Amino acid sequence: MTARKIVVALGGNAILASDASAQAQQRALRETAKYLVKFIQQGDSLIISHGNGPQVGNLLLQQAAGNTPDNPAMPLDTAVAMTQGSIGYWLQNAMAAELADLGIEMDVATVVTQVVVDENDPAFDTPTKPIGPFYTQKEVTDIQSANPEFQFVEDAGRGYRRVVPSPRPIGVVEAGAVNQLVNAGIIPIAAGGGGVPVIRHDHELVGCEAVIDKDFASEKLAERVGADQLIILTAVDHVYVNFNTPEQQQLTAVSVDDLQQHIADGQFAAGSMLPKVEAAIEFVTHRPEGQAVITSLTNLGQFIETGSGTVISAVNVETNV
Ligand SMILES: Nc1ncnc2c1ncn2[C@@H]1O[C@H](COP(=O)(O)OP(=O)(O)O)[C@@H](O)[C@H]1O
Ligand SMILES: NC(=O)OP(=O)(O)O
Repeated sequence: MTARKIVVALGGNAILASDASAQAQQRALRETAKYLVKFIQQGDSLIISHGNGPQVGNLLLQQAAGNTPDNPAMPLDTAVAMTQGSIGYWLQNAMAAELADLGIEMDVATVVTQVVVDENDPAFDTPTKPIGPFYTQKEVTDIQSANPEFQFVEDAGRGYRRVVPSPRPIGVVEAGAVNQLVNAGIIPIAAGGGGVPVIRHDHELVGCEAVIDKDFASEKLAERVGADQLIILTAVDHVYVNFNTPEQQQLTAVSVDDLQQHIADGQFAAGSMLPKVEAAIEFVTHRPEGQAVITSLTNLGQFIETGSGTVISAVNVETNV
């Protein structure tokens, strides 16, 4: 079988569960790496991307706590770059250790990746991307009295989270470099945290206050490197219709047309499953010969062996719903 080029986007649970310490996140990523090396074992070329919502929010809090005129807090674009560095460092070490255990000699390298957004994107006026920890209503009131510009949303009954603008990615500045790395047999970690959000001003790239959705950024990267598959790993093995109801039914093989109908029927929650489904549709629309897959990290072995998971194709396929 010829080697496929696969972009894998890691969801939050692959990095941070409840313990936000560096050690706990490194342990989680070591577990994650055990699953990811399966692609290498079967001869695929891998590009890894990851989220940063909890980490970048926590970092902003640390920045604010230590903010002095001599040692000022860093802006959001720089904080995103910092999380690309820290998570990339943990992940490249975890992958290297797992590969070494298997006797596979391969380099893993993190690329600080800038993702271009449109400065006129209406998303700048309406923050939607949750970052950092969960708060109670009382905590939100206290935070907003000191920071009236901060906005919060209630997140699926779990509490309130700060939200920041999340414009759509339109280009990945380092896509060519990432492609050269993967073509040279190196495993790149790229577009972490959705990429550092930048706006093009003539010949300059200027960072902006935003956190790009990592599923959309991973899609754009997958498109630009000509990937065969975009695999979005999250906490569920499949995408479901009638999710969390007695009528819940998993989607296995599904076409763009059918998914569009499920979106129109309101089947996917905004801010969680909807962006993943939209990213999957965008990928196979741009690369009709490619496939997008949404499944869980723990189902990855099953997916590789039997194809179990939600597999999205541009063409009409036999659907189970
Ligand atoms: N129709 C649906 N099918 C499956 N999962 C859904 C659906 N609607 C909402 N979800 C929820 O979306 C979650 C994935 O979104 P999220 O937790 O934001 O992803 P990430 O893994 O990138 O952090 C799933 O774990 C599930 O709880
Ligand atoms: N940037 C981003 O989408 O991060 P999360 O997936 O962690 O929310």
